[in-house]
Parts: sequence; structure tokens; C-alpha cells
Amino acid sequence: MTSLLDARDIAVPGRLAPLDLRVAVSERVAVIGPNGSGKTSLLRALAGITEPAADIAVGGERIADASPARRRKLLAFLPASREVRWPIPVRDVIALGLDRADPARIADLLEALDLTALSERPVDTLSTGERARALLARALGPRPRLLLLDEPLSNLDPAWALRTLDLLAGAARAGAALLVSVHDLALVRGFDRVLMLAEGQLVADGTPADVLGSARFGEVFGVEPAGTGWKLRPSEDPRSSR
Ligand SMILES: Nc1ncnc2c1ncn2[C@@H]1O[C@H](COP(=O)(O)OP(=O)(O)OP(=O)(O)O)[C@@H](O)[C@H]1O
Repeated sequence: MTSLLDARDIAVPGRLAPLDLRVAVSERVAVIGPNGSGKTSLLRALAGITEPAADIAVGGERIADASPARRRKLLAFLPASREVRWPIPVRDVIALGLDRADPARIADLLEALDLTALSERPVDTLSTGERARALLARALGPRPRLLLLDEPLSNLDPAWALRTLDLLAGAARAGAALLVSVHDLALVRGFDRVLMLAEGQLVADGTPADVLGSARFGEVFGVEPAGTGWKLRPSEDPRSSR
């Protein structure tokens, strides 16, 4: 496999046990796990936010040695928080992600995320889902080689969640690798590979079918398949003890 991301000994003391991770060119990886299992900690550690950048290389370039401008070409991190305090127009939020003025790229991103009509609106006046799309446009803008996206599908209506998966697939086809934390397990099948975290440990790494079909999955999440969705396992269901 041609690795795009090669990370060794990624750890956040007390939150994420040390792990090594390789992700291939064009690979779409979903990161799943219950609340507090370490998904954000993993993504932030890979982005070099929480901890001093460990041994992380993207496309063979060590992140710790890259200039800020070069880092923007190598990776982008989208935080789970949609909070933006400044009243900056949507167009300028997207422009801030780019190295240089590029009106054509901004127009393409506005169109892809159906934000053209909102482009002059201050971003803090958008709905949460609209703001999520504006922040995703900003992350995609510089066409980074690695996209670290924390819950990019949360706050989106079903159609926008699927459209966003299509946009991400397009970025992957163009050569990006993706690590994406996902809570909606129905959307996990749109990824090539799933990492499952539990209590700060990587406990499964495989295809969506393998991970979601495993006995470990039921233990970690406390749910089991029911029809097209999930139900609480009897041991997790407070009604079962009544
Ligand atoms: N700044 C912090 N200081 C101390 N502990 C923290 C901090 N941030 C996160 N933690 C703890 O680290 C653990 C992992 O948190 P993390 O945010 O990585 O989980 P997560 O899987 O992204 O959760 P969620 O699904 O709720 O977003 C949790 O127990 C959390 O309480």
C-alpha cells in the first residue's frame, strides 16, 4: 500500500493510548466510538494540535518540519465545534483557508456546498448546518492531501449528509486521504475502512462490514442491529431490569 499518512506512536496521555496508523492515498477512513472514546483526541493529535507533532508524515513529509504554508497543503483539520464568533462573510471564511486570492476556487466551493446565495452573509448568522457547510468548504479549499474531519456529517440534514459524503469521495478520488469521525453508524458504510475506539484504545480496524458485524462492536456501543437501525442490547436497556 502507498501510505499517504504514516504516523507512529500517536498518544494523548490519559485520553488516547499509543497507536501507529497508516492510511493509503485515496483511502476514506471512518473513526467511530462512543462519546468520550478518543475520536477527537486522535484527530487533534494527528493535526498536531493537542500534543507537539509526534512522528507524523504526510506524503513522506514530516509535519513537524513543514512551514505553516506547507502544512496547509499537507493537512486540514475541521473541528467538531461549529462556533464562529466573528461576523465574517462566508466568502471570506473560505478565502482564509487559501494561500492566495483564488476567486474561481471560492466560487466552485460556494457552488458545491450550495452557499452562493449566502456568500456575503456574516457566517455567525447562518444556521448550524449552513455554518457546517461553510467550514467544510474552508477545509477543502486548499485541496490538502490529508483531511482530518471531526464530525463533518453532524448537524446536516439527510440529503446534505449524503451530498457531503459524495464531496468527500470526490476529494479521495483526487488523491486525498480522509479520517472522519462519524456518529451516524448508517453512514459508515460509505467509507473504505473503519477504526473503532473504546476508552482511548484502538479496538478494531477493518472494513465497515467486518467492524459493524463484529461481536466487539455490540460490546463497545451497547447496541445490536434491529431492522434498518439499532436497538439497545438487553444489558444496556434500563427497561429490561424492570
Ligand atoms: N481538555 C481536556 N482535558 C481533560 N480531559 C479531556 C479533555 N478533552 C477531552 N478529554 C477527555 O478525553 C476523553 C476522550 O475525549 P474525546 O473528545 O477525544 O472523545 P470523543 O470520542 O471525541 O467523544 P465525543 O463522541 O463525545 O465527541 C474523554 O474522557 C474526555 O473527557
